[in-house]
Amino acid sequence: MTLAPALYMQGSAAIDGVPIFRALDLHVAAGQWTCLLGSSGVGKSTVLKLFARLAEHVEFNGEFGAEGGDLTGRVALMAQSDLLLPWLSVSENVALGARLRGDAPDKSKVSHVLDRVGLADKAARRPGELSGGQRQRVALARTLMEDRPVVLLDEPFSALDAKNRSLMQELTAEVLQDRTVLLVTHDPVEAARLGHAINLMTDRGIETVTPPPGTVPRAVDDEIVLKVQAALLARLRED
Ligand SMILES: Nc1ncnc2c1ncn2[C@@H]1O[C@H](COP(=O)(O)OP(=O)(O)OP(=O)(O)O)[C@@H](O)[C@H]1O
Repeated sequence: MTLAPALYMQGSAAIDGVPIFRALDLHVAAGQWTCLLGSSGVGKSTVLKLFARLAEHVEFNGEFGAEGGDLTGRVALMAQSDLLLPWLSVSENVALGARLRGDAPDKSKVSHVLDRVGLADKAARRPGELSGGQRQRVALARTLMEDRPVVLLDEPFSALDAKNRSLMQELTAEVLQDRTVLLVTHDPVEAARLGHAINLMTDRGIETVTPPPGTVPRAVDDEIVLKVQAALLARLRED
């Protein structure tokens, strides 16, 4: 893996002339987890799509990118919808990146990642035979397969039951250690557990919230984690 860069985005975005966000000034620290929270429709997914160069429909006025280099080929995006190909098996979906690049899939790595997300026994199934939470774990496995220095996660644990959500948060924090991760989430607990930095995106721009101290993932029942998540929830309710 190449060194994980810091990211920046300064500017405004619109679609068909309709403003999405104005005067955004976002910094994402190198090799850390930055959480992005905010009301529905404020433009969080648009930010991720811009960084992933998947926002041709968005008119962006400003600058964004990686500090000290180009982002091309260095980004993995886990989008809100799982984007699994229904005609491929679970393991083929997990290996899709290699397949699209014309590389031979690393079958043992696919098995290992599927095992880590608890789906080793579903490897031969088609996505249509899985539950919503299982599909989300396949999409997570596909993202973790890509050894990219920058990882953009759009509500990656939203469909998971409480147990799997907590397990997948821990797994993802472990696998993506030292990567530059931008995590969009609606869950204040998740932000308090995983964020080295916590940003709220509002109509006024980015507001930062001090995260709890300590390494991530933090314990859910840690007193300061509980306090920060309560403060975050109160802050989100003001918007
Ligand atoms: N393809 C599109 N065409 C027109 N408008 C769009 C399109 N995609 C998104 N939008 C609009 O852009 C705005 C920002 O959308 P975006 O998905 O970035 O918000 P979000 O903060 O991620 O929301 P959520 O939390 O609900 O996922 C919304 O008002 C949405 O309706």
